[in-house]
Amino acid sequence: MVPSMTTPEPATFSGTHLACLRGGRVVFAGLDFTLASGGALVLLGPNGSGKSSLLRVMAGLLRPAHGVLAWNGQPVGDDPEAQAARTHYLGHHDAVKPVLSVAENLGFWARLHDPHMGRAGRAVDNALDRFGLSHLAAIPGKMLSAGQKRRTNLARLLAAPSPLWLLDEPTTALDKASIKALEAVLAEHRATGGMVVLSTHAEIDLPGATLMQLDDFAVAERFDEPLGEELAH
Ligand SMILES: Nc1ncnc2c1ncn2[C@@H]1O[C@H](COP(=O)(O)OP(=O)(O)OP(=O)(O)O)[C@@H](O)[C@H]1O
Repeated sequence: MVPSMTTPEPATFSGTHLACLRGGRVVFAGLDFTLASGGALVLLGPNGSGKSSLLRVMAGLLRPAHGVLAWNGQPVGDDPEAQAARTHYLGHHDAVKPVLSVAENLGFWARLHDPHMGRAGRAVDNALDRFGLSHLAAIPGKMLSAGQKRRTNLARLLAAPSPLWLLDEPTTALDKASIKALEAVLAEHRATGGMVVLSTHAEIDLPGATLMQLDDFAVAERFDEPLGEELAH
């Protein structure tokens, strides 16, 4: 099972009038979304349409040029630490430490989340099991295949649970069985009140998810302002 989460009450995560500038170019503008507990948002669109950029904005790694992100109606900028604590962001780059074993990698994340050794150990065992990694537990990160590395990275979601999962192309390098395992984990996360935002170019089964086409929010003009400046409106 997906370990219990830290959100006792139903929550909402929303973005209003979001715009993002990268390299002086408006990647998207006028973007709104609302996600409630149990909800899922799937970001679609061609290469360069801004899916990763939006996930990075949601994760607090990139400042929006315009607009507000809010958790339960409160701007997340008011308490960035709380937003970071409730968010799990998995980007393109696998954060697997090469000299640590798979179990040690997950143990590192689990103990950061919960220093209690017993609970952290159980969370690691569960994460290994759900992503079919138990037989690789003692293998160093540097000896993993691309798909095994990706599964180890995804297993962090269970080793150190949080309510909001932001996943950039999580199915990349996964075989069919691993995609099924991920779909099951996502469904359980949502069933226990979690939220998911993910980008994908592949089919993934997320019943009832809202689909967002990022190229619908493209803006044709080019701007010379530095990254992060407020857009004129
Ligand atoms: N570090 C960066 N500096 C400047 N511009 C960037 C940077 N990263 C991305 N961009 C630009 O931002 C735009 C959106 O890129 P982004 O990676 O968000 O798109 P994407 O939809 O996730 O693409 P893909 O499907 O290829 O992963 C692109 O035009 C890209 O060139």
